[in-house]
Amino acid sequence: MIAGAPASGKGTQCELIKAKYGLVHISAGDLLRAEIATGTDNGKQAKEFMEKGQLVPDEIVVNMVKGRLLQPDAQEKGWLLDGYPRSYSQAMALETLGIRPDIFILLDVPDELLVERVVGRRLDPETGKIYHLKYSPPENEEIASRLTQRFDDTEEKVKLRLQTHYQNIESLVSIYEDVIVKGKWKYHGGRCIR
Ligand SMILES: Nc1ncnc2c1ncn2[C@@H]1O[C@H](COP(=O)(O)OP(=O)(O)O)[C@@H](O)[C@H]1O
Repeated sequence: MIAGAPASGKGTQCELIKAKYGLVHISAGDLLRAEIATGTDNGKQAKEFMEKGQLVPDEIVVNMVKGRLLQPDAQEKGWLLDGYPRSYSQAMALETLGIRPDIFILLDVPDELLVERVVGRRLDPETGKIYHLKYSPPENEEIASRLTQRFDDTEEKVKLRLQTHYQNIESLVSIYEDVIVKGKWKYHGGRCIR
């Protein structure tokens, strides 16, 4: 499992871990955005909470993630769960099924950097690649012209998302204390380096 504030680098680390260990990457946020994109009832309800930077209710999220975790590819190759659990009750839903991570990675990045990263973050809808206008700009004009921004990647909304994150993270740390690994980073030009 990997946890961290919005834009703490979960997506980037997940790509590296997935490539190295061949795990199935399951991102709760991506699953929710897929529900929104296909226009399901769950997606419509979820969007209201996501727009406020709040957690989507367990009724929607828990079964969605459980269902994905139990699919054959994740069972066979192992999984890397990103953005779930985000609360005590979500963690307990997995504990009651006997689902525990071998490792719980917690990324720790100062808030000032997070806000700057979120506000400059852009997505290439064609390739799925994430850019940052300042730290990782698009390679050419063609890509630059098609970049999109997540609807919740504004300064106002990231502050709410950060509050939600800090309210919940302590309870997760206590549940996974025995398997936690904290990223210790130095910061350089908006990026984390070892
Ligand atoms: N496990 C979860 N439980 C409830 N809501 C979630 C969960 N994961 C994601 N969300 C919702 O989706 C939004 C975006 O999540 P995510 O893509 O992981 O981005 P970030 O962590 O960068 O905010 C969150 O602000 C929240 O509203």
